[in-house]
Amino acid sequence: ELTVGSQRRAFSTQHGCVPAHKKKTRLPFGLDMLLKDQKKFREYRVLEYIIEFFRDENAHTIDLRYVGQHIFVTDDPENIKTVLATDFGRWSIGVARIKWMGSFLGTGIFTSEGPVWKHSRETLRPCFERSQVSDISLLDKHTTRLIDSLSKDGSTVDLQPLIQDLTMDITSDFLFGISTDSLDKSKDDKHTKEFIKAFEYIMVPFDVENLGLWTVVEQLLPNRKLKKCTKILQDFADRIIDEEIAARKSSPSKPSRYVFLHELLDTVPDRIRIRSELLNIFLAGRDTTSALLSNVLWTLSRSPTIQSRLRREITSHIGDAVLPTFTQLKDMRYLKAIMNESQRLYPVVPSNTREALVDTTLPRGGGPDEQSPVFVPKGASITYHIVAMHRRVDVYGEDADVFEPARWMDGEHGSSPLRPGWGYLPFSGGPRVCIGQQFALTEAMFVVVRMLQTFPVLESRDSEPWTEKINITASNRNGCKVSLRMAE
Ligand code: HEM
Repeated sequence: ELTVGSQRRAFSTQHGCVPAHKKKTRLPFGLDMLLKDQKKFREYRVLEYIIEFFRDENAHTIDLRYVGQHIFVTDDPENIKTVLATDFGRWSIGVARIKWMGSFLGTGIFTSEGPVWKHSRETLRPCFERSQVSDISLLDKHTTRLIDSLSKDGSTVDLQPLIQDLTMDITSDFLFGISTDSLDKSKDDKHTKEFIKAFEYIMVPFDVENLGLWTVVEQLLPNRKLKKCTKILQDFADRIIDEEIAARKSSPSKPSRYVFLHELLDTVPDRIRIRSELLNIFLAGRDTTSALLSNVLWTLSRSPTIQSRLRREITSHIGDAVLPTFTQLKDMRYLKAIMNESQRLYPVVPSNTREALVDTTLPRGGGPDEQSPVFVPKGASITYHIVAMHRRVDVYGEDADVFEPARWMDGEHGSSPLRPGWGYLPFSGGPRVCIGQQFALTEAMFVVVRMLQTFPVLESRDSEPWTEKINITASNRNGCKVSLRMAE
């Protein structure tokens, strides 16, 4: 009878697999790597370390044994494409995400896979259709509140926490039809405050600074505070859902404004499922968009040349005072290039993982030239580092480390147009590609345009380099400190 080992050898030979570059470790179980990682976490240099790691190893796919786990790390677009698209069904998002995140979000699009996920995705997709995510008046209402709350006398303002409030308010308004209104200081709703606090608490364990052994143990123990926060999130959503159901009974005509919850109520009969989906989307959509927006404004404040070119584009496409329309935003090529470039150098989701559900292969990484397939046993995982892939000089050129939006403008940079394909992946790809991409980009572009239209002066008040703060997303630890002035 064939052993697992001999079956695997046969499978591997049949697919022409050759071993990948192996990371040499000095201590057993890769403990030296664990210690180094911990050091980099403490220095806030994990992302830098990841980028250097591929350059130092001089390989794009590396076979690692790390504290009892078998992991392939890669920044190879072909391998990432295989995992996310070509061989989608062979890879899982991992039990940890499903179990742990599912425990407070419930089962929804972000915390499920297989037929349950597919059903979820099919139900939610129509709600994200383009025409429905371009509600400019919703964006305007909250952005105006942000702008009103800013000091305009040139003193230093940290935009980052305010942008976090903004995306919280916009996302809740879009999803629930009721906003958390955290930028409206005249409001003081107990439930909303509790919801915001609870949401922030559930994000804490994802913060790499808290990834010490104690937190790992803590996650396994019953956590009363987490339970309490989960209940607050659920109650908040339930209250809104119940109110909407009651409102429908008393007056069946639908309000004209687009609200995600209203659409879901038309198609999903199960109240708990609706709640879970809303919380799933909330988690996926709020911190990501605020990190992107904060990064873009940070960069603009530090690059007068890029900022003035963008100002010229705003003047010629929209005008200096008029509200931009969805179509105008879409046509702003330079603004889109800035968004692209921000996500290239500071991807909000810098790395991700998947687990092999079956014995399988990666198309590249085997042998010294890395051109042969690699065998991956069932249960092994792949960690793909978008952040390192976005710095590849063979894809982006020798100036890959430089912030240069013009590289995305055909004919302006380099001899041939940039077409990175799977080498550029800020919103992921394949069947689980980010469903809120259009929403996020419209929101971020709208806010940037309104900020520049309102403030002829936007200057940096921060001399530090971009420094990582990693939880589910990566943002700038130093915030976004700027000085703003309105026209005289
Ligand atoms: C700059 C902003 C954003 C970035 C960089 C981003 C990035 C991503 C990435 C990388 C994934 C794939 C995760 C994985 O497969 O493991 C994803 C999935 C997802 N995103 Fe976004 N996202 C952003 C904004 C949003 C917004 C605004 C929403 C909703 C309002 C949203 C909703 C989702 C959902 C529901 C998924 C799960 C899709 C699925 O698994 O089928 N995202 N996003």
